Amino acid sequence: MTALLTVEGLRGGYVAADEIVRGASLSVASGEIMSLIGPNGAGKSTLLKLVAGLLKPSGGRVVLQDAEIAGLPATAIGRLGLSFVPQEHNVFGSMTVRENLEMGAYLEPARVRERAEGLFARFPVLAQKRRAQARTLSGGQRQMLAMAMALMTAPRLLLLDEPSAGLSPKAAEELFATIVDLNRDGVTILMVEQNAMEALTISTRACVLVLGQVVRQGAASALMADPSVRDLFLGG
Ligand SMILES: Nc1ncnc2c1ncn2[C@@H]1O[C@H](COP(=O)(O)OP(=O)(O)OP(=O)(O)O)[C@@H](O)[C@H]1O
Repeated sequence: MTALLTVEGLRGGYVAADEIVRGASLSVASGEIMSLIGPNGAGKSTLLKLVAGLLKPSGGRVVLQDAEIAGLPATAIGRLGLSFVPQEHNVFGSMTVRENLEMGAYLEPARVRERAEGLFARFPVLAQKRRAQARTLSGGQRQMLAMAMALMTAPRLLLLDEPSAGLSPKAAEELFATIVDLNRDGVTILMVEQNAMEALTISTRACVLVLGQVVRQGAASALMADPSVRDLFLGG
């Protein structure tokens, strides 16, 4: 399969003097679900932010299909087909569900109606609550809304930062099922997850980030079967 995203020797962090991501390399093939796992503080969220343009890399390459995107502003990266769902503060609580979707369509405001109707068909629970303020949604519904907002730009690649964080097991299960559905419809996914076992179960491939570097990359099934990965990240 051809690579949709290639990250090579990526470096960066929050302040110039303190690199969190220290030469990370990975690739995500078109059509796959890739999980990024690793210990707390390894730099997983930071890597996603560097790729999405929310932080400026201090070195390395990020290529989305054929375009070099490292250092571009997040809006330019969005126009090239990448959407990012941050872990927190990912919806506007005092706005309605429908207004949140409008915010998600900032790149193509003319397509709000068409895209929102498509997403309401995919997420019936959001359709029911379209006039409710986002802060009244359950945790699982809020994550669905955050994903729906990111999908308003019809991305090719969706980056998800710990989508199941804080959710009940049932809500997390529904969310993972939604991710699989989205992927079946052609959206390539790169996600960071603390629920590593659940994430690997739905992933094609995975990589392990430790101290800002990718130390393992391979088929999700192979990583799940690897005793050292199981001991360290999957609860044995
Ligand atoms: N906004 C920020 N400003 C400064 N440093 C930060 C910021 N966010 C995270 N860090 C630091 O960057 C390092 C890596 O954090 P990051 O969130 O990328 O790790 P992670 O692998 O996603 O782990 P976790 O599961 O704990 O979120 C940590 O030392 C953290 O304290």
